[in-house]
Amino acid sequence: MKPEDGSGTLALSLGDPAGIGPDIALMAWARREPARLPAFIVVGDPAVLKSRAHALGLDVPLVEASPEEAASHFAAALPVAPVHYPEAVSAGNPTPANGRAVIETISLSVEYACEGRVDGVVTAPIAKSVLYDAGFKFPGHTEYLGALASERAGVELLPVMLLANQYLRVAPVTIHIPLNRVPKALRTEDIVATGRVLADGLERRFGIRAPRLAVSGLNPHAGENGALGMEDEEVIRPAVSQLQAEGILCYGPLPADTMFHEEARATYDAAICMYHDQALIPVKTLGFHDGVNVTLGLPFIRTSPDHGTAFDIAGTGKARPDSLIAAILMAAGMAASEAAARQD
Ligand SMILES: NC(=O)C1=CN([C@@H]2O[C@H](COP(=O)(O)OP(=O)(O)OC[C@H]3O[C@@H](n4cnc5c(N)ncnc54)[C@H](O)[C@@H]3O)[C@@H](O)[C@H]2O)C=CC1
Ligand SMILES: NCC(=O)COP(=O)(O)O
Repeated sequence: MKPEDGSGTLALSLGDPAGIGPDIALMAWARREPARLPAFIVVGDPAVLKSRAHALGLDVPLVEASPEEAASHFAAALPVAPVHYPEAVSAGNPTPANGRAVIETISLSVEYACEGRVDGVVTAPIAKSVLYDAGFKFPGHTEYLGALASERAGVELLPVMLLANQYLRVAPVTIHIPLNRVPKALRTEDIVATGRVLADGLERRFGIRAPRLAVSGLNPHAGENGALGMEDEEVIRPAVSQLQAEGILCYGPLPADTMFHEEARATYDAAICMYHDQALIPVKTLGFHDGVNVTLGLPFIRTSPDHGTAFDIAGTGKARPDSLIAAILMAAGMAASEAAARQD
């Protein structure tokens, strides 16, 4: 099988095993028929899945499999590519002792994707601070996946975070940094680079021809002509001009407080925002349970639910698998549209 033929299977890294990753992976498999899910293979520890299924009262047969075997098992059992955790897993109580194994589930999933053994990677949530305590050097998945992809490609790639649901798509320029570092970290060239990756990704992965981008300001009222801050005029406006000069449909800087209401959203396909919460608050408020986190700019497909590890409800049955299901369906849709584009 050639990679361009597509494998029909996605890899699902299990995330922090003490979080809701195991719960929603099991629940998604249980809903595979009504949700019309493509085959996926969980990359994680089958022992954790087994004990979580027991805790949740779910009857989910597991089968250890290779990515190539996963699709043929999927109707009858949840395929698992085993990565074992050294420390016992207790729902709601994460430990850095399992950090290396958690990271391995991500890197192995990426390896499968880069080798064409799966059509894309879906990641269940990790707890950043737990992984930092385990020596993880990246702020989150997005930056780690960017580093893995850059290493394989031999060139520096820019991973762009995009949160998407039926209401809104938003991409933050700065991602996992403290708020007080944002103004200094914002650079015209990074906004331009984000805009290029976003426009390309919307075309290639979402099938949107000539996407329209709206760019937020940073300060109240986009700086009020400089009276409320200079970044909007000195850093953001030149980026918008540069993107326009490159033929990308783009406008801004816009006051962030008035660019997310319904009529405003109808005027663009995606918004570029200056920092994490400016982007993520509107999209999660409009549709928390169907939001998907996508990384653009990578040579492989990656999606994720928009929520985190939810340690407060892990193992209780309260977690909803909707966002994970949306992430699986979105990854499969992207793989199908890439395959169709290759045949054109
Ligand atoms: N893609 C990823 O790996 C992400 C990881 N995180 C990590 O997750 C950890 C916890 O972050 P929080 O800010 O507490 O956000 P969170 O999304 O884990 O939880 C926020 C609230 O939403 C609820 N919730 C989350 N997912 C739910 C679901 N599927 N069904 C029902 N209720 C749900 C939780 O119970 C909690 O009350 C952090 O360490 C953060 O780094 C956060 C976002 C994404
Ligand atoms: N709030 C979004 C988030 O933290 C997800 O980040 P990543 O782990 O996908 O980079």
